[in-house]
Amino acid sequence: MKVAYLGPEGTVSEESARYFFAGVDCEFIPFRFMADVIRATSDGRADYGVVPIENTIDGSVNAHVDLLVNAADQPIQAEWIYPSVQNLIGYANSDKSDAGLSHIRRVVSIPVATAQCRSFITGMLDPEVEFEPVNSTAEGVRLVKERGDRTIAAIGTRLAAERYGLDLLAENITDHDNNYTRFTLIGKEPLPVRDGAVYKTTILITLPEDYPGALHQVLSAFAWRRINLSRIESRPTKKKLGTYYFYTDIVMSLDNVLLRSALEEISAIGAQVRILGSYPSYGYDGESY
Ligand SMILES: O=C(O)C(=O)C[C@]1(C(=O)O)C=C[C@@H](O)C=C1
Repeated sequence: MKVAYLGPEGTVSEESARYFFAGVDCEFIPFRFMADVIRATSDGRADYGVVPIENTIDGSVNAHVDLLVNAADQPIQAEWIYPSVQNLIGYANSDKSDAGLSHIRRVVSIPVATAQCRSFITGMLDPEVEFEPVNSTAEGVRLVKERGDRTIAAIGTRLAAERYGLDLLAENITDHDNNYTRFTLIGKEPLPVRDGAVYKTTILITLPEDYPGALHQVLSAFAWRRINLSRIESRPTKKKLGTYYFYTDIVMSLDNVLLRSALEEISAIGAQVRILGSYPSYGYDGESY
């Protein structure tokens, strides 16, 4: 089984994919951009693609949600939670009289990871430190190694520090200990369902038109059936300013007639519904989903 993830080697996505597929015979294939992960999953170079979509500290990973919605043509087949443990990685200060981080002038990382470590950056690094955005945490670590510059550090995983042979300058630097990322897996085929799964269905709702109470009317179809929504997020349709779709996670399988009737009701009032997947969702080590 081939699993595409955002590379290069050592990203949180790789750690997370190896955790999810532990014990399964898989080939993990890194891609430079998330758009490539999605493309590879469409054109058969990979069976599954790993797409991180939400983080405890920074919220929705909008660029990835938009790709799921606009570029992916395979459904979501699973979801799981994985801790994003970030570290400051680079070359330790060779000046033994200064054990601190004062030699760091530039931080390279994917903005989502930088955003998870704001307190550490403002509290522990030079106020004038510069930021350089890259495509992934491991891409930052790889760049620090390639440049061989002691004044540059990356934010990334312990796995990346090991793979690229760099030092952990500071460990576990995220603003909150409980920093988790929600990963979705897209692909053609469903996977065997494991213990502890909660069924979810993700849909996109576009309102019929903008009138008072339109969203309320849509939501009431779920409310009176006591169907639980665990996430609802508005994103621009990108077609016209001020028009949105609602990315909605429902804690119920699409096989459930209750959910089917709610979707029929929503369609009957003119809203458009697109189903992105109905899949098992797993917490991390028995934690909440
Ligand atoms: O850059 C990585 O290591 C990734 O796997 C991507 C990603 C993301 O874009 O959400 C995944 C989880 C991390 O919290 C930060 C970055």
